[in-house]
Amino acid sequence: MSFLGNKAILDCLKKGKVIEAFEEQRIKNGAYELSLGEQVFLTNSGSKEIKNVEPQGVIHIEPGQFALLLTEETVKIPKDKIAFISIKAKIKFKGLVNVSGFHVDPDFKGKLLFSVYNAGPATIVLKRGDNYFPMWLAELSEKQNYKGTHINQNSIPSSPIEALSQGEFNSPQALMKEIGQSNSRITSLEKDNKANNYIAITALGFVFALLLKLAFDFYALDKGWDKAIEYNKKQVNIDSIINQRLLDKKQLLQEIELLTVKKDNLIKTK
Ligand SMILES: Nc1ccn([C@H]2C[C@H](O)[C@@H](COP(=O)(O)OP(=O)(O)OP(=O)(O)O)O2)c(=O)n1
Repeated sequence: MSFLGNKAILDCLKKGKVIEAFEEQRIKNGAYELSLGEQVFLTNSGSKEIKNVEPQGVIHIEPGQFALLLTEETVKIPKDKIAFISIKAKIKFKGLVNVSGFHVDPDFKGKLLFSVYNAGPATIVLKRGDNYFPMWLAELSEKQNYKGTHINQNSIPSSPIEALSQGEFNSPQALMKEIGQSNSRITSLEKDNKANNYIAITALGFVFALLLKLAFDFYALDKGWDKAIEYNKKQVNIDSIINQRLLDKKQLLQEIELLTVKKDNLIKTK
């Protein structure tokens, strides 16, 4: 198998109508450079619809997003040739990854579809009509017919659109932003938690101090009560002694009074 050089590609394009209305200046370094066409599908567009790009219009592929890009040119690969397709390095260096396959079958007719992913850090801007997709042609040892599902592909098929519309594509930058926001939420929750812990520990300390004081007060009250009872007992004891003394004194006074009367009577009788 040999690849076609610039001159052989020109001959092939002229003879085999490989590309209708081809431009000779697009044959470079043994490849024909195909351009971005009218139809694109972007996962970051918000809608699930195919976007129609104006001539010279631009599209924006955001970081972390997929796009389906259809070529402007319709190719018709001869039965005795096979083609290989890629994306130019200057776009790849920005982070655009060619997800889709890289060969075009012999006898295939239609526009070519590129499924790409922006793995770079910035939005990639592409312009309709610009030459992004080199295509190499190689000889086959025999002729082949193409009977595959992509024959006469003139628009973006619905199946890859459905496949890419299953869920959200979050760019690494958007995810990093979300992680950053989550981290700051966690930090503020940790701060709140620390403050709550501090309040809880303070409250616990306060309750403990209160309980300790109550225990002391109760102990003191208990001791005071015992002392009061003791004091009262002593007081009662002293009172009863005093009462006894008073009774004794009263009895003595009565006896003195009786003796005085007796003495007076004795004096009178004398
Ligand atoms: N990036 C690409 C790769 C291929 N094709 C076209 C040209 C190929 O000849 C055709 C079929 O390619 P594959 O055999 O790789 O694809 P499938 O297996 O999906 O299809 P089928 O086998 O039905 O042809 O699709 C395309 O339009 N864009």
